[in-house]
Amino acid sequence: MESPLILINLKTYKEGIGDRAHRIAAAAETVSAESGVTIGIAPSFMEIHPLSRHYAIPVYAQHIDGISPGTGTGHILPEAVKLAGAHGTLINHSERRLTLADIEAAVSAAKRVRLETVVCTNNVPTSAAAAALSPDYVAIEPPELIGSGVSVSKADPGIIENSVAAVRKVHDGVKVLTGAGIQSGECVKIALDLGTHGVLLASSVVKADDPEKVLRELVSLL
Ligand SMILES: O=C[C@H](O)COP(=O)(O)O
Repeated sequence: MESPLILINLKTYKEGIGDRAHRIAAAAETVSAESGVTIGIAPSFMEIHPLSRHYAIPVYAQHIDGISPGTGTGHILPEAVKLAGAHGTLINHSERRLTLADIEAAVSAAKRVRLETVVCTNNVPTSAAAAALSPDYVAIEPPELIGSGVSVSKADPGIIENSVAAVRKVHDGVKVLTGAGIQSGECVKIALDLGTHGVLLASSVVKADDPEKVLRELVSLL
């Protein structure tokens, strides 16, 4: 059976840059090797290359633009992200929202360069719409729970269950992640039991005094 995915988004937390990014990536590599669970990391753009070179874990961009090489000053070129060693990319995170047209362009551009796609959504209808674009993953995150310390798995299991059903109805091959407030092995297990393929999380690991300890707890019931 395919391993679940735990995807750690370092966002723009000061605890997620420089040496801390390396510490979290090293912890992810260790816990992934011990547990057999795939643990990915989405660092700042500047850290995609250093982390992808040094650690045997999948590295994701936090965003790409749906552009082609050429006159795109200030944009994030998918080809450059791929060359930096990224395995995949988030698209449309709640903190980096796009229009539907932009999401479609970003998914197409990611496919062009063979980057795995994780399209983030905020509710059940947007999960269904995202699935129609055939990304690898749809990641459902209720915005009000992001960074709240309150787990979506416990506070709103219905949105997970309904998103899984909506995505399956549109496109059975699209996998579902969930996120917002994920902080324990129990949160991860509930998410998987509801039909997801893993979790997207940030603060519980990024801000932890001991990220490795939190990661061990997150995989403890798998
Ligand atoms: O990308 C990650 C999500 O926005 C969840 O963030 P959080 O784990 O801090 O709630």
